[in-house]
Amino acid sequence: MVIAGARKTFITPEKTYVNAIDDVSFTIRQGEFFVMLGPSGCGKTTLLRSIAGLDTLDGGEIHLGGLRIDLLAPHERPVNTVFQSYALFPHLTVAQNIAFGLEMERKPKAEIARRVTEMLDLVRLSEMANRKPDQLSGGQQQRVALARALAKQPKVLLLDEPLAALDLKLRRGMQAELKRLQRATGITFVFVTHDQDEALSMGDRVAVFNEGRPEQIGTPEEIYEQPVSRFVADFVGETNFVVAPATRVGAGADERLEVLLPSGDSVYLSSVVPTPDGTVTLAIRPERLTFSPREVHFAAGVLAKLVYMGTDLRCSVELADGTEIAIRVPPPFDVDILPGAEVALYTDVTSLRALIPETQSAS
Ligand SMILES: Nc1ncnc2c1ncn2[C@@H]1O[C@H](COP(=O)(O)OP(=O)(O)OP(=O)(O)O)[C@@H](O)[C@H]1O
Repeated sequence: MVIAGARKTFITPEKTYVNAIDDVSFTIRQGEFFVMLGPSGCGKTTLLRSIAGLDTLDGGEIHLGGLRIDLLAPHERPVNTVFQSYALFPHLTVAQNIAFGLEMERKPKAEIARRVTEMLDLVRLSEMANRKPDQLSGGQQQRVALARALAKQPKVLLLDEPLAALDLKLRRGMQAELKRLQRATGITFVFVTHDQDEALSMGDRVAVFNEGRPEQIGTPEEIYEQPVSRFVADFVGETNFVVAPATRVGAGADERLEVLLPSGDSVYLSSVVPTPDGTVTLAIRPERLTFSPREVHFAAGVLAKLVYMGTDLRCSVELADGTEIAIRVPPPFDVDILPGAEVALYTDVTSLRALIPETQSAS
């Protein structure tokens, strides 16, 4: 699916304009599990609704399999949507709910029966075909909604926070179930969520949205390991940010950025343009810092906090200028580390990322 120059502006009741989708262009590959991730209000639902035809774009085009779909009526588009509210018909059985869309399309009876059986099998609800929705758990109802949407064999399945109403354990189970369904059917899934764990664990690729446009699109690993901006680094996982003096050195292919760390040591990072005031924002993940000597001496400070979390120790180190740096230490834990101790923090040069302040968004 190709989204080209999509725009949508809303006028709020307060008579201000909101660019819900702000000149957005990207491609969703056929058969991929594509996640649109972002904080509340960043435009991901509006884009999903525009693909479904529930909202109309002000500008731009959406193409799917060579067909321009943004001008078609919602029911003419080869897509289907699953919402957070399952919207099942309470008076119909599971099987009847799944059959409903096919009956509306006046498919032959034998084909409907065959497809319903297939779908019940796919979502593992064959035993419950004759139950009504209120005789099912939340997770089972969501599976019926999925079966109903998939029964019509859409080219793309749009999912708008479909797991938000489920409790954490059920949610984890349904995440695996959705991945399985996507692989089994080969249908393109476009999944909207504001939950970064869900996005990283499910997406083949993730688009991180900020203020009406995707700020980065990449595999979960690219998004986590190579965030392009402060917004992405901050929204996806925990990150320490340190403003550090930086100068460009070398020329051409050898051009590097020499960055002065809080420890007083310098590191050379791949070339980015420092700000006019000669600084960059350094980003480093808490789990990439250690108390034991490594390639780079990052900083020295006083251990301010130490919280035992079972799988790791969450520590906070206060630098001389008052900056707090978060660190996660995996087991086995060093019992000699106590709050108040002077500590040195180490890392590897590949764990440091210099972000250009121009691409930083207000967060
Ligand atoms: N019908 C509308 N009228 C006015 N403003 C709207 C309307 N629908 C959405 N908006 C605004 O457009 C922006 C994007 O909204 P959208 O629902 O797409 O965001 P979202 O990222 O999906 O957020 P959420 O996760 O909270 O649903 C928001 O600022 C929202 O307030």
